[in-house]
Amino acid sequence: FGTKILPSEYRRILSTWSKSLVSYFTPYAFVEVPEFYGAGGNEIYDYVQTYLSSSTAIAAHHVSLCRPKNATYNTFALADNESIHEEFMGAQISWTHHVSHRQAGSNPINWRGLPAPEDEKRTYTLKIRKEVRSRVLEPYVEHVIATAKNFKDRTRDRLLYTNVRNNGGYNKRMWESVPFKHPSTFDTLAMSPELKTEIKADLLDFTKGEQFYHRAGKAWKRGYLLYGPPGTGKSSMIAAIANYLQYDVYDVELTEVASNSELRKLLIQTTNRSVIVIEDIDCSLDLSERKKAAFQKHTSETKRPEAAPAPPAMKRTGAEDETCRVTLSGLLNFTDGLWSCCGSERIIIFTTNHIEKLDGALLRSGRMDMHIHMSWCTFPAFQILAYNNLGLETHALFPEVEKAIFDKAITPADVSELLLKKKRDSTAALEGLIQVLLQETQLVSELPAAVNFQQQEKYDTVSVTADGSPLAADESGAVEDSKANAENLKACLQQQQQHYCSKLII
Ligand SMILES: Nc1ncnc2c1ncn2[C@@H]1O[C@H](COP(=O)(O)OP(=O)(O)OP(=O)(O)O)[C@@H](O)[C@H]1O
Ligand SMILES: [Mg+2]
Repeated sequence: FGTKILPSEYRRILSTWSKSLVSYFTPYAFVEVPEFYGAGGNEIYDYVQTYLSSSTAIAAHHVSLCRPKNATYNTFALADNESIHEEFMGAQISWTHHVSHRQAGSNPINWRGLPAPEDEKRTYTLKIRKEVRSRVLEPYVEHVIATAKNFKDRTRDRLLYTNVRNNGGYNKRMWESVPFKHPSTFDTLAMSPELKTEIKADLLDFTKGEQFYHRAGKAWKRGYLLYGPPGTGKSSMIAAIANYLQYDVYDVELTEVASNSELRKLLIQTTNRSVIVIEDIDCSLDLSERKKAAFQKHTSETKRPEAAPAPPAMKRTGAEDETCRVTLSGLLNFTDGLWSCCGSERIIIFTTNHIEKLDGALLRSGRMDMHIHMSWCTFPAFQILAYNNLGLETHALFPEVEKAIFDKAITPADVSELLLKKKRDSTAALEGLIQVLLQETQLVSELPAAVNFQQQEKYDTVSVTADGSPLAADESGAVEDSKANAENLKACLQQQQQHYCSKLII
C-alpha cells in the first residue's frame, strides 16, 4: 500500500528515520562484517567464517556442512540467515549470517576460493549490548582472529592459487584456488644433501627472522631463483619449500596479467605466509628490456632489408604488447618495490631453464637472495630416487651406478622414469639405468652458461653456450657469428663463470 502512495524519496527518508529511532531505543549495538571491502576481499570476514566453523562455535546450531572438491577436511559454516549465540567475558554476543541479493555484474570468489553466486551479498552481523561494547568488543575481535588462525593452521588445507584475468570489475578476487597437495618434500627431493641442509636452514632463519628484518629496515620476504635444465626438480623444490613452511602457494601466470598495475593488485591480494611463484620467467614474457632495446637499435642501424626475421621471442612480445604489458621494471617493483612490502613473510621464487637469458637487473646481487642451481643427477641424488622409487637403501649394483653416473647429463626426472619402468625388479631397473648411463654423453662442465651480469650491456645481443660458441639467433637476431667473436666470448665466459660462481651464494 505504502509503495503505491508514497514516492520513493519519502519512503527512503522514513526508513532512515525509523532505523535511527530503533537504534536509539534498542539496547544493542551491531557490527557488520561484509564479505568484500573496497576493491578486494575482507580478511575479517574470512576470520569470522573460520571462527564460526570451529567445532566449539558451531555446536548444536544450524550449520551447513561442505567439503570443497579435492579438499581433505569437512567445513562447517553457519547456514544462511542463521544466528549463533555465545558468551565472552560475561557478555552475550550473537552472530547472524545475512545473505541478501547483490546487484548483478560482479562475480566474487568466496572464502574457500569457490565462485560465489552472482547475486549474493554476504555479511556477518555481530550483536552486542551497548553498555558492554567498549569493554568487550576489542578483546573479542582479537579472540576471534587468534582462534581462527589457530583453527586454520590445524585443520585447513593449504591452497594453491592461480591468477585469473581481471576484466576491471569491482569487488573481484583475482585468484582462484584449489587445495595444495603436492607430495614433494625435502626428504623426497633428489639433490645434494648439503645444498638441501643449507636451503632448509635459510628457510628456518627466514621464518624466525621477523625482528631481524624489522631491525634491518627490510621487508620480511626472501627471493629465490631456481635455475637448471628441465626435469631437475625446480617445481618439486617449490612444493617442498611450501610443504616445509606450511605456506600457501600463489602461482603467477604472467601471460594472464594485463599490466604492471594488475600485477600490483595481484600482489596486494596475496596473504601473508605464502610462496609467490613465477615459473619459467624467461618464457612467460620477454623481460630482457635492454636486450630488446639493443636489438631494435641494432636492426635500425644496420638497415639490412634481408636481416634475419625477428626471433620468436621478439615476435611474441610484439604480439603480446596489445594484451600483456608487464615490463621488467613492473616485475622488479613486484619483487622489491614499495608495494612488495604490503604483506609479510613472503617467499618469492622465480624459475628458469635459461639463466643466461635473464636480464642482469633481475640477477643483480640483493634482488634474489639465493640463486639455486638445480643440476644433473649425481650419485647422492640417485640414492634418494632409488629409495623413493624402488624402496632401496643399498644394492650390489650401486657402486656401478656411482661410476656410470659421474658427470653425466641425465636429469633426476629421467632417472626416476627409468627406475619406475621396472619397479617390480630392482636389479633389472638398475641394470637398465646403468646401460642408459653408459650411453649418455659426458658433461663438458657443470657450470651454467652465464655472462657477466654486471657487464651485460656489453654482451647484450649475444648468447653463448657453455663451450663459448654463440647460440642460434634466438634472442638478438643479430648475432655476429664470427669465429673471432666466439673465441673472444669464450675467454670472457671463462673469466665470468669464475666471477659468477664466486658471487653465487650456492
Ligand atoms: N630433484 C628431484 N628430486 C625428486 N624428483 C625429481 C627431481 N627432479 C625431477 N624429479 C621428478 O621429475 C618430475 C619433473 O620434475 P619437476 O617438474 O620438478 O622439474 P622442473 O625442473 O620443474 O622441470 P621444468 O623446467 O620442465 O619445469 C617430477 O615429477 C619429479 O618427480
Ligand atoms: Mg617446473
